[in-house]
Amino acid sequence: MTSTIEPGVRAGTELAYLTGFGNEHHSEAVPGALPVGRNSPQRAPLGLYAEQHSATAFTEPRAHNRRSWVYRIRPSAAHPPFHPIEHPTLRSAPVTDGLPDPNRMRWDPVPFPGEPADFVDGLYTIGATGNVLQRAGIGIHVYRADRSMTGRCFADADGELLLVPELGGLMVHTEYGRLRVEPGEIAVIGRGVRFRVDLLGDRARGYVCENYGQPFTLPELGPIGANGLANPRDFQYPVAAFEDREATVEVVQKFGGRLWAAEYDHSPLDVVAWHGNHAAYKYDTARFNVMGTVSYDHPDPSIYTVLTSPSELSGQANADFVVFAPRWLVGEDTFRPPWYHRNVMSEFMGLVKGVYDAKAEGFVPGGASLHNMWSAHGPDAATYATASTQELVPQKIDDTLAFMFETRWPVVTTDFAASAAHRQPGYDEVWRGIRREFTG
Ligand SMILES: O=C(O)Cc1cc(O)ccc1O
Ligand SMILES: [Fe+2]
Repeated sequence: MTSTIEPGVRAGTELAYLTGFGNEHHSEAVPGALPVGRNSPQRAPLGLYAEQHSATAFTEPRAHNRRSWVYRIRPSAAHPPFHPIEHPTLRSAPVTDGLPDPNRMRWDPVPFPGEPADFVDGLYTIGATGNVLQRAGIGIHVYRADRSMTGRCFADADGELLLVPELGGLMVHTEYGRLRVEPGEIAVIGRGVRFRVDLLGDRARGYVCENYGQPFTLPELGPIGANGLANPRDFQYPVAAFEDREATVEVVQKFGGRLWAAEYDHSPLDVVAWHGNHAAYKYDTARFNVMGTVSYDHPDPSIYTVLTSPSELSGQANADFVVFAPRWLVGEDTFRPPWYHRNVMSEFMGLVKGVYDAKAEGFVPGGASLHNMWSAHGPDAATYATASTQELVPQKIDDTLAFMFETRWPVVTTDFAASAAHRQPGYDEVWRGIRREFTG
C-alpha cells in the first residue's frame, strides 16, 4: 500500500467516520481546536484561523444550505497567484469540439495512459452537458491512476465530484479528513474541497460525475415512507485530520472549465477542526435498500436513486446517481429486465462488477454506455430471447453493480471519446438479432 501520510505530515486522528447525511457534523483533531458557542472568536483556539467554506449562497433556505467552518493553520487566502495549465483529456460543458449525437454508444474500458499518471493526470472526459459557468449540468469523466498524488492537491470550483471506484481502492485526503474508498463504495467531494488521492494498490480506475449544479442530496421517498433506498445514517463523513507540512505543494484547481495551478509553500490540507454540513462523504452501495416489485412489471429505475441533484424543474434532475445493485426478481407474468424505452433523460451507464441484466455481453466492468435523450434502447437480443421465455421462478441478481448518471440534458461527447479506439463500433448490432415475432 502506498503511504497514506506524506513526509512531515502529522495526522490528527485514526481513520474514523461521522455518520449521517447532511448532518451538522463537528470534529477536532486536537482537543480544544473547535471554538464553543461561536464560529469566529476574536482569536480562534490554538492559534488557528477561522474560515467559512460555503457551497450554497448565504441566503438559500435552511434545508438546502451547505457551509462549514474550518479552523486551519493558515487561512486559505494566503496563497500565490494561479496560472493556467494544460490537460489533454479533461473537458467541460459546453463541449465545443464534440457533437450532440443521437447514436447509442458503448466503450470498452479506457486504457491507462502510457506514462505514469496520478488521479488528476489520468482524468478523461467522455462527455458533458449544461454550462460550467452557469452551474448547470454535469461532466462525465473516468479517472485512471498508477501513482499517488505526491506534493500535489486538487480542488474543483466547477462542481462537486462523485467518485465511483471500479478498480483499486483510494485513500482520499481532504481538507476535512480522510476517506478510504473501495470499489462498491462511492465518495462525494464537496465543491471546492481540496484533496489528494493516494492509491491503495498499484492501479486505480473509476468513474466521475462532476456535478456543476445543486449539490447531491437524498431523493424524496414519497409513498415509500420514512425509510428505504439509501438511508441517511449510512453516509460517512471524515473526522478532522490535518497535514502540518512546510514544503512546496502544487495546488491545482479546476475553474471555469480549465485547470489552474499555484505553488503553495505549505499543505492546504491543514484543517485541525471543523463543523458544518459541507465536506466530503462516502457511502457503501451494499447498504442500499433495494426496492422492487413483488407483483408484476419492471418498475421505473427511479426507485434505485441513491443521490439526486435537483434542477429548477421539479422532478427533472440535473443529475441522478442510480445503482443497479444485487436484488431478487420475483415479478409474475413479467418481462423482468429493463423494458425497451426512449427517455427524455440522458443515460450514462458504467459497470463496477459482474454483468448487467439488460446486456448479455459487451458491457464490461470499466466500460461505459451512453443512451442520449430519446435514443431507443433496452435489452440486447440475447437478453430478450432468454427473459421472454424463461420460467419465472424467484431469481437473485447477484455479484453485480451497474450504475447510471442520468441527466435532463443531452450529453455531448468529446471528440476523442467519440473517435476512441476503445469505442465499440458495432454497438447497434446488439439489437439487430431481435426477430420479428408478429403473429397477427
Ligand atoms: O437503460 C438502462 O439499462 C437503464 C434502465 C434500467 C431500468 O431498470 C429501467 C430503465 C432504464 O433506463
Ligand atoms: Fe435506459
